[in-house]
Amino acid sequence: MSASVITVEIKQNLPHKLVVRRPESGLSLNGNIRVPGDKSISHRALMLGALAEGETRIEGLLLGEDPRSTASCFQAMGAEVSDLNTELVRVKGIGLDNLLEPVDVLDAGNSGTTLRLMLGILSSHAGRFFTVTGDSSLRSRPMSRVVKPLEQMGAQIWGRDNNSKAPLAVSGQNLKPIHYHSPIASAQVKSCVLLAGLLVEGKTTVTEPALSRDHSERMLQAFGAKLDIDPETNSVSVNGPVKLYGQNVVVPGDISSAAFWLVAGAIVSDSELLIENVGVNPTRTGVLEALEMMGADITRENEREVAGEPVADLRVRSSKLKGCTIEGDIIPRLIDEIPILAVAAVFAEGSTVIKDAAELRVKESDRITVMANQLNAMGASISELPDGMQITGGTPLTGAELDSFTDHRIAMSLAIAALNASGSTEINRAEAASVSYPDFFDTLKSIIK
Ligand SMILES: O=C(O)C1=C[C@@H](OP(=O)(O)O)[C@@H](O)[C@H](O)C1
Ligand SMILES: C=C(OP(=O)(O)O)C(=O)O
Repeated sequence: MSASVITVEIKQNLPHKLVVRRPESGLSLNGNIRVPGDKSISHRALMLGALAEGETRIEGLLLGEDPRSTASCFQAMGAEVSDLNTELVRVKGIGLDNLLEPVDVLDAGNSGTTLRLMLGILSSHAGRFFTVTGDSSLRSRPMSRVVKPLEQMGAQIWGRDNNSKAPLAVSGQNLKPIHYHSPIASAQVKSCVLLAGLLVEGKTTVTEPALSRDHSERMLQAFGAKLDIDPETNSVSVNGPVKLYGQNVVVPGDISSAAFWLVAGAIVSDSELLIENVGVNPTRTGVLEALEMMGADITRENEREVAGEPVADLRVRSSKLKGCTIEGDIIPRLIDEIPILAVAAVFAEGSTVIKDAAELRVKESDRITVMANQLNAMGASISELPDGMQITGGTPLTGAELDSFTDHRIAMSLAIAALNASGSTEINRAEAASVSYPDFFDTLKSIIK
């Protein structure tokens, strides 16, 4: 049945239109799925591999567009990265402070993580000049959140809108250590400052208002950096200068990608999915807690630790969901999963409120406005809040013509909503999914029964 339910219409090359036609008899989802490698960990493995001495071997690297952008930026500065399309990717590091001045503009594509983390690295490479840019979405996203602390360290960065928007120019400097109290819980800000601190003489500290994902801390320590971590105050310090040594990295499956299948398996009737090898680092499992609050039937199986990150298989079965409130410190632990959680809420009984998530307005798209408008076009009842959404669940959805707004998480979230909408749904610019999940539509086809 799957071939007739999901079709991707390819007009010349791009954009692609995804068409989901739900049969009148309904559909169910069944099967075992492996999600691609974690995007955050993939970026960090490539970056630390490039800055380390010796070789780093990466198993399970995400082959999405975002990590490809990171790889090409660091290749342009002298790191040797083997063919990304093989099972084991090798990075021949050049050692800290050895990055070459690139002869052209570094292009971070659609990837905020690439640009923000790289700005910390480039700012601390004294005597070299760099220019960085990205696609139209990334050029509209705020960089002041990293430019400000870097300027406090002595960085020289220039760009539009008071040095806050790419394209940006960076003149590498000998930086000084700071204690930065970040106003937002952001792993990109935290990681940027810590990476800038690697070459700095003395102690560079970041304190954040709530704990954000800690992959940088884990991987920096695995590569040989000594960090002081104070969980009481959400503070991390690096004592520079440090040396990094190449490591073997095993990248677990991305829980942010698994989230689409967790919600799909819960909302589509008569379904059961086993999602294998998913990273369940506690700084990333907010989505499991939120779905549990909503009554989803999800179990963790085969829990284990792989190369310093906790991993499990996740089994989900169709469940009757109920609305809940998602707010406060859990938000940074599920920030990228809010679009798909909004889909879960649309099919839940009662009201769901998502608050404290204004960050969603400055992601690849304004994810609050876009999700509210797109799901409402299918008949959902969502009102925008300045920092979230109020969703009244339980109204049946009808297929409609939708758009991803070139945002990968929106494209995939709408495809899952379409599985439970009557009739036919068209999602324009669906190819955006390849930023973090190139095989998403093939996997979707394979589990429709
Ligand atoms: O550090 C990272 O790898 C990421 C941090 C988060 O962004 P913020 O740091 O802006 O919250 C997240 O939304 C992004 O997808 C990846
Ligand atoms: C926000 C995201 O990524 P980035 O900030 O790296 O573009 C994301 O993947 O949802």
